[in-house]
Amino acid sequence: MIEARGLTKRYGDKVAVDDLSFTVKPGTVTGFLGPNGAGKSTTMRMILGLDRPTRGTALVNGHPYTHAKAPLREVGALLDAKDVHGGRTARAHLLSLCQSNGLPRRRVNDVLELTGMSEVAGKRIKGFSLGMSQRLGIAAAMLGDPQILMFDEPVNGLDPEGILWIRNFMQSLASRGRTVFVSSHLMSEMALTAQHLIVIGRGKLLADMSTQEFINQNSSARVRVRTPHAEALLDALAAQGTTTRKVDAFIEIDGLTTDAVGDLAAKHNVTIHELFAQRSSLEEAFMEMTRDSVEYHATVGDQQVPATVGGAQ
Ligand SMILES: Nc1ncnc2c1ncn2[C@@H]1O[C@H](COP(=O)(O)OP(=O)(O)OP(=O)(O)O)[C@@H](O)[C@H]1O
Repeated sequence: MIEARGLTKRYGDKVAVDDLSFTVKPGTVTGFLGPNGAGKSTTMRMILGLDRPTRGTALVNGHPYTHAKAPLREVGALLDAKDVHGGRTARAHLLSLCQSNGLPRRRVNDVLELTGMSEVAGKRIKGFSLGMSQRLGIAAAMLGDPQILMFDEPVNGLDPEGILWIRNFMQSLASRGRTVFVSSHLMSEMALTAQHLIVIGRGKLLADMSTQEFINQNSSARVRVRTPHAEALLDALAAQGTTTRKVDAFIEIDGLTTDAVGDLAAKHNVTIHELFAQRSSLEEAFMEMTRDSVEYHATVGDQQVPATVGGAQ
């Protein structure tokens, strides 16, 4: 279990992480979401004792990670996959980690196999693709067979096969009771991977709830209807003050259920050809929630759009 209590980090005038409190529990993949610059990496670094909090505490299994007797057995972390000695082979890199952390050498073969890296174990790291480097980083994180895994943006820049592999890997770890904490700014990816979300913007906690609750709470319910009697239905909706808009062949209606729209149509003898509820995606819910906390905005035409969530698919 990971616990942040009032975690705060200032860099001069800049508050990178602002009074964050949350708990990451075992048995699920917890997504740590926020636009670029929201404070995800800084938070993860503080949990790992690589940055000192200005205020507050971060606990791993009830104590600061810096107090861990066997750190790699407690937490495995992938922060920056390219931050390794490129001249070494994958096997040599993992062996040196084993030696410096007092882990048995047999773990090297175990994690190479686990991450599908056995065939390239003798190759130098500098020739690795980003996907291979990510796998090696994950292999290193798994060396101590830890109960807690932390991955900072593990799917950034990966091809679909690599993304799928990491997603399945994290889910299988969680299903075997491990704590998996993974940061990302890719909403659609987190919707497929994480059961729980911790969302931050400008260092502040915006949401801490299940992925489904997040979508339910942050996406507005809309109903779409297709009818050959559009004018009659629009009049009936306008008469009760309902907001509507035309979207292609549909009328889109805010704030009513499909039942209410169906009943209203029946009352006015309006034939319905299609009627369905539409919820916005996790992507839209995230954009809505973090709209005011995105650091940098790009301009498209005369509209401001968040520049930092453009990578989301
Ligand atoms: N060493 C530092 N000195 C000064 N400012 C910093 C430092 N490290 C981070 N920051 C600032 O703190 C804020 C949070 O950065 P952080 O890297 O934690 O965000 P992030 O959510 O991980 O973003 P990204 O998705 O871009 O990695 C940013 O405004 C960043 O510029």
